[in-house]
Amino acid sequence: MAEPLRIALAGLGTVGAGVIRLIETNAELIARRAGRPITITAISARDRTKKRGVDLTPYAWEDDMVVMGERGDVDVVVELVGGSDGPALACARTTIEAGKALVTANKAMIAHHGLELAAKAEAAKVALKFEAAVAGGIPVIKGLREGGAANAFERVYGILNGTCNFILSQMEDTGRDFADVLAEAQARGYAEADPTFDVEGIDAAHKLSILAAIAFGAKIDFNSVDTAGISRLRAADIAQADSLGYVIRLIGMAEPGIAADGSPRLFQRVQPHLVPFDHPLAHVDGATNAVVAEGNFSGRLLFQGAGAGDGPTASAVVADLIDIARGEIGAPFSVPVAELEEMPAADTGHRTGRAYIRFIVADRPGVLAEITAAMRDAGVSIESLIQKGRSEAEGEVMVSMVTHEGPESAVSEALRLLDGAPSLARPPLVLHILGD
Ligand SMILES: NC(=O)C1=CN([C@@H]2O[C@H](COP(=O)(O)OP(=O)(O)OC[C@H]3O[C@@H](n4cnc5c(N)ncnc54)[C@H](O)[C@@H]3O)[C@@H](O)[C@H]2O)C=CC1
Ligand SMILES: N[C@@H](CC=O)C(=O)O
Ligand code: NA
Repeated sequence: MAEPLRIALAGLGTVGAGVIRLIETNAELIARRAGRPITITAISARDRTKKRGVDLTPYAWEDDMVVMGERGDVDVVVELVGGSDGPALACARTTIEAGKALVTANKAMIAHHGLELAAKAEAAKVALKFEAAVAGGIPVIKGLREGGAANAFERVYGILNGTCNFILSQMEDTGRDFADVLAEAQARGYAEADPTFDVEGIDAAHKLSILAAIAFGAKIDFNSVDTAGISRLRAADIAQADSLGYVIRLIGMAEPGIAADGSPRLFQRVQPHLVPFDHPLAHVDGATNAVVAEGNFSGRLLFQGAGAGDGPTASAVVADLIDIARGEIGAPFSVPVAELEEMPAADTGHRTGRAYIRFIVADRPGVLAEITAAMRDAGVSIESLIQKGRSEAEGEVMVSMVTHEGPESAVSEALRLLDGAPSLARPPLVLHILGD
């Protein structure tokens, strides 16, 4: 058998320990499929003494992960530290500059610095792979780059954050409290080191921007993702959605478009959506992720599987290593960085759809009239309007409505008209309803 592919692991947390377990458990099968063994040479993390449930004694310890790529006995560095900058980025840069391949699960780093790293990797003719960075164990990057490679993609959307999906589906099924379920997601190793990245939609936005670059041949533009998370949702929204025939899911969606002057545009949004019970994404529960990609010849492709956790994420990392062992380099974003298109953010004014709007209002006469007048003046047509009993704080009630299909700009205008209205106890919440 050929010489082993020698790897160094930077980061030995949930994913790092999972990669060691997987490489040790499936060593023979991996060697057969890769054409050569994959062996771990060196490891590095913050704390050498921490118990990780895996035996680290066979591997050389490096205090400084940044130099691992420069070791003569390392062919590939696997970066599993996290963080868009700091040691992860320094390690990635040094590795590629040393002419070694890099595998990473770090979506924050790829969303912010992926183009720079990919350009460096292309120049050095080394692989840069990040299957684990998007939707964990689901081979969605491979799915788009390889299986779907012949298609022009018209839309890509889905559930891209396991922590949020776990929280929403647990709250929906068991009525458990947000903070309690988040703590469980952290204990299970789903959440980011700073879970704000999960619950505020930032992690999903990182992943969406990477996916959009691959699907549409666009330069990554994380800053243009219109991002909202799940922290403003209340248990009452989930119950209300349920009574209307929907679940709430954090959805990331990207669509290419054309501006009036004919130049390309990209729409990217991460927001909680109402998903109809009969939509496939409504049945995606727990830390599962799902991505729908609409190809012009393939039609709708649905990729579904575990989006977080040690085993699934390790599976994606090691799949990348197997590709490298087989000699596959490829352009990290499917096409060379120099050929990725600049696609500025699309103007969302023309988008249409249905929406759920929730108000917390003062419990006094005339409030509903004020809200409906703003809807009328802005041209929003109301399909249903529900006022809940007096379960809110003293003197406040929850009013929610579902709109008919119409321009998103009309809903924005209605909310602008209501801005500062004394009857609104808190800012309204708008959730788009996922269409077909
Ligand atoms: N946990 C999951 O389900 C998934 C995680 N990822 C990504 O994988 C990467 C690793 O995630 P986890 O294993 O969950 O994180 P973790 O927090 O469990 O592990 C991080 C590891 O990096 C080390 N580390 C952190 N900061 C360091 C520093 N400044 N210097 C030296 N070592 C440092 C820690 O000691 C630890 O060994 C992140 O980029 C994350 O976004 C991607 C997909 C799924
Ligand atoms: N924190 C992330 C981990 C995987 O990317 C998530 O919850 O999806
Ligand atoms: Na993946």
